[in-house]
Amino acid sequence: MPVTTFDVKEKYRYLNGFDSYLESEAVPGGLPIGHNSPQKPPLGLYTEKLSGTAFTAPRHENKQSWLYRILPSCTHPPFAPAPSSSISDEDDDKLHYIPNQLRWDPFDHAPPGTDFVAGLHRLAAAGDPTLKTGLGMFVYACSASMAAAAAFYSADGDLLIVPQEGALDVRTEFGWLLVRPMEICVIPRGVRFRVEVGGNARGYALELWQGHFGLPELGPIGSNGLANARDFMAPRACFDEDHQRGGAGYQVTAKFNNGLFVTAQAHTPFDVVAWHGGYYPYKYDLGRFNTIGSISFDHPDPSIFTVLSAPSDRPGTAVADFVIFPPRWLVGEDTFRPPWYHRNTMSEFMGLIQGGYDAKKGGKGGFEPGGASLHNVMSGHGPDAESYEGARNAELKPVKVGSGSCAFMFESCLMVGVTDWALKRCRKVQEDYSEHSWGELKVHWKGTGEAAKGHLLE
Ligand SMILES: O=C(O)Cc1cc(O)ccc1O
Ligand SMILES: [Fe+2]
Repeated sequence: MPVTTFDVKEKYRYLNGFDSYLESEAVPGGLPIGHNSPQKPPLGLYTEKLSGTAFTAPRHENKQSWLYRILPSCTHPPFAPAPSSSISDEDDDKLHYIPNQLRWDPFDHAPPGTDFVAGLHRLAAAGDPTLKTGLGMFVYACSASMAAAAAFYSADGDLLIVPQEGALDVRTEFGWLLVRPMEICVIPRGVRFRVEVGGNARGYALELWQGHFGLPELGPIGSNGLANARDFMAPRACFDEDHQRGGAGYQVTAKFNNGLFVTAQAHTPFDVVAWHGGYYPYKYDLGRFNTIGSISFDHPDPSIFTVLSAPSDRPGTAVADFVIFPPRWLVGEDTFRPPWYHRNTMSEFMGLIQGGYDAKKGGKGGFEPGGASLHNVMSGHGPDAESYEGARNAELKPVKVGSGSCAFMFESCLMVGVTDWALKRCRKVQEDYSEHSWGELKVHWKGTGEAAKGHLLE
C-alpha cells in the first residue's frame, strides 16, 4: 500500500483561481526557485513537463505545468489493450444520427464491484479524438472505489465530470479533489487520477477532444458574474511514496482514441511532490454560480447560464458549453416564462442533478434526476403540454423557480451521434417521450372570425 506523506487536514484545502498560474509543494523546498529544470532538481526529484497546448500556442492560450516527482511517468512497461470494458465496447458501436427527440429514464446504478472506469458508458459523440475535434458524452455509475493501486488517464481530452449521486474523492497527480453532487470537476487530458466512492455514485461526463474549457465572455454584464474565477478550486500537491523497483503493482489505464490500454508499473503514479503551472485539475461548486436573468420581460437565451465554454474556431460558437439551470427568481412581465418552443442549430444534451425542471414534468416517465434528454440539431422541443398550460395561465407575480433543483445542458455546435448502448442496451429510452410531452398541446388559434379580430385589438 502506498504511504501518503501529507497532513490529512490539508487534503481538502484548495488553491483558488481559474486559468491562474498556481504552485504547490507538499514538502517545503520541492519547487526549484527561479528556473524550471535545474541540473539536480530539489530533494532528488525528477522534473517532468506536462503540456496541455502546443509549446508554441499563444501566451493567452498556453497551458502547461511542471511536475517535480519521485520517478517520471515514462517508467512503465509497454501498454497493452485492456480487457473488454463498457467504454471500449461502446466505441465499436456505430453512431446513430437521428432527428428524433430522445429522453432517458434515470440510468441504473452499478452492480457491486463496479469502479468509475468500468462504470463509464458512452452515450453520444461527435468528431474524432485522433483529429482533436469534437466531444464525447457519457454517463457513469459506480459502486466501488478504483483499486488503491489503479490510475486512469485520457489522452483523448479533458474530462468534465458532473456527479448526480454520491461524492467522488478524486486522487489526481496534482493532489485531491472531493467532488460532491452540485459540484463539478475537470480533469485535463493526460492527468492521471483515481476515483474513490463511499457507495453508489452516478453522474454525467463530457470529454472535450479539442481545446479547453474557459469562462464565458461577460460582455455588457461587466467584470463579474456567472461563475467567478476565484471560486474554482485546484488541489494542493500531495504525494504517495512507493517506488519499489521490481514489482508491477500499479495499474495505469489509458484511454487512447476511445480504446483502453493498460500497463502495470512498479511505482505509484501519484508521486508528485510539487508542481507549478496553469494546467491543472479543478472543481467548482455550482451553488456559487451568480445567476443572471431578465428583470423586465422575455425569456433570455440559456447562454446566460453558461458556467464553462469550450470554443470552436468560430467566435461565439462552442464545441461544448456547460450550462446550468439553478434556483432563480422569475419576474418577467407579460412573459411566457419557461423556455420558448425552439429548434436549435446546436445540439442540446440535458441532465438533471436534483429536483425538477420548470419546462418538464418530473416523476415516473418524466424528466427525472439521473435521467437525460437529447435534442439534436434542429429537433423541435420546448415545454410539455402541462407546463405550457400552467405557464400560459400563471399569475405573473415574482416566483422562485427550481428551489432544490439543478438541471444542466451540454450544448454543442456539432451534430452528435448516439451509441447502440444509449439507444438500446441501456433500456432507458422513453419510447413515448414526444407523444407524452407534446401530443396533448392544444390549438389555441382563434381563427379569422370576428372573435379573433376582437382579440387582435384587445
Ligand atoms: O431546451 C431546453 O430546455 C434548454 C433551454 C432552456 C432555455 O431556458 C432556453 C433554451 C433552451 O434550449
Ligand atoms: Fe432547448
